[in-house]
Formats: sequence, C-alpha cells, structure tokens
Amino acid sequence: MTELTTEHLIKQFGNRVVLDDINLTLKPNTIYGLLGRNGAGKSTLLSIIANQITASSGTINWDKTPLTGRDHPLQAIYLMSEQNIFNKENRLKKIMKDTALLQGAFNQTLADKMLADFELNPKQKLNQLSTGYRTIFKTIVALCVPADYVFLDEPILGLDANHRVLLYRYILEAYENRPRTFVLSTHIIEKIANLIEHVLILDQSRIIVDDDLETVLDHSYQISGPKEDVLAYCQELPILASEQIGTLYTNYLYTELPADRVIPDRVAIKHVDLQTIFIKLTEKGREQHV
Ligand SMILES: Nc1ncnc2c1ncn2[C@@H]1O[C@H](COP(=O)(O)OP(=O)(O)OP(=O)(O)O)[C@@H](O)[C@H]1O
Repeated sequence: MTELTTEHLIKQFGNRVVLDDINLTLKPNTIYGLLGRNGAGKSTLLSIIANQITASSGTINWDKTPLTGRDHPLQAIYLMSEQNIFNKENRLKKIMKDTALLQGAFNQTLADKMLADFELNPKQKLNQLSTGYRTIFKTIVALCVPADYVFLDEPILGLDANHRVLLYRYILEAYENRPRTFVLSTHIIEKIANLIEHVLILDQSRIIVDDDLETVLDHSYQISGPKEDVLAYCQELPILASEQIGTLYTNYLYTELPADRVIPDRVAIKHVDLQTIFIKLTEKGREQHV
C-alpha cells in the first residue's frame, strides 16, 4: 500500500514561516488526528499535500517517489476543507453527481443514508445551508469518494453535540467498511480520542507530537502534591506547565517517567486525557519542546 511522506516541507507567506521543516509519514489505513490551535498551519499543510497550494520548499513523496504538481495522484488524495470547492448555487444532488465524475466513483448509497440521518434534502442548494450543515454535507461527500487518503479539515465546524457524535460514528463506520487513511484536522479535541489512532500536533509552525494515541496518553502526566515534594520528584524532567490550587501543586509533563525514581508519599501521579495534554503542550508562550 502507498505511503505518503513529507520531507523538509516549508511554507512561507511573505516573510512569515507558517510551516517549518515538516517531516511526516502518513501510513495507509490509519486514522490520524492533526491537532493544532487556530492559525497553527493545519489547513496549509493539508492543502499542500493535496496539491491545492504549493510549498515554498521541500518534497512530498507518494510511495517514496517525489511528487510534482503534474503527476499528483488527485483521485487518491481528497481534501475536504473549509473553503468551498463546490459551486454554491448548485443543488447537493448535482454536486454529488459532479464529484462522482471528477473522482471516478461515489458511494451514493452511503450518501443517501447519511443525508437522511442528518435530515438534509439533496434538492437544496449549498448556499441555502447553515454553516454546520455545509460542513456536514462536505464531510458526507468526503466519506463517499474512493480516495485512499481523505483529509477532513475541521469536519465538526459549526456542528452541535448530537451531530458531532453522529458524524464521528459515520467516519468510524466508513473506515471499518473500507479502510483508508483519514486525517482529521481540528482544534476541538473533545471525543476525538475515541476515533484516532495516531496523533500529530502542530504548534508554532512545527510538528511537536507525532505518536500513536496509546503512546501519547501513556506519556501524559499530572503530578500533584505539596510543592516541595512535587518539585523534588520532577527534578530534571521536562515540565510543561504548573499550577497551584490552595496547597496542592501540580506539574504537567509529556514524557516517559523514570522507572527507578522513588515517588514521595504525598505525591500522586495520574495520566491526563488528550484534551488536557494538548492544551498544556500548546499554551501560549511555551517554548518549543520535545
Ligand atoms: N493565503 C495566505 N496568505 C497569507 N497568510 C496565510 C494564507 N493562508 C494562511 N495564512 C496564514 O497562515 C497561518 C496558518 O493558517 P492555517 O489556515 O493553515 O491554520 P489552521 O491551523 O488551519 O487554523 P484554524 O484552526 O484557525 O483553521 C495563519 O496565520 C494564516 O493567517
């Protein structure tokens, strides 16, 4: 199966470096979470890989062969993004038909089921839909194209909680019925940990985490207790953030804890969830790390 890699990818807008030396491997049949705060560069990265904008330098390899704009495997990589690639005046039905022609195939059975479940009428025009419904429709299309790499840029933009749960269920179902690679780009981490297998965190133009979910959760810690005991235990460990509530002092760490270090009696060590560690890793003013 084909692997997609980026090598030393750099993107500048004017003098501003938005992506700085991005080296990634996207493996076949894997669900990735591309997480980053607003403006981190997630959309830019996905647009470059999907050949919608060009990189300032660096290469993208498809099956270890460098890609140029001309030989880009357009039907194998599909980007669903915030920007509308569809004509807003068109009815949903027509957009699906055009997509089938462009992408070579379209799973209309799945599309019809999803449209009915989300209560979307295919006779409506795209410009008649609310923000949330536009996102839902674009995601439906993305799940129904035959691409092996599907990039979902902010697939839950504007969706209410019920629709978010339903959409995640459909993404998982689509994956189980026909394994392919999904990259879900978002800054809304809630519930995403139930879906993704591999975590990529983009922060300040760089990838700061590129690990499978299990490893990420395994390395995410909260160490609490009296300040002097917590500091003593954490000596020389990379501390992401600290907080004090009353007499309880807490350090957050993203690391492997030394197995031979004795844990003081009054210190409690707990794992934290993806959302918490994402916030701590990407807090404003933090130095680049790991
Ligand atoms: N065409 C452009 N010209 C100039 N700057 C741009 C352009 N496109 C994006 N940028 C800038 O590049 C940075 C990264 O933008 P990008 O849209 O990739 O971030 P993002 O992580 O997808 O953000 P969000 O979660 O808010 O959608 C932002 O600071 C943005 O202003």
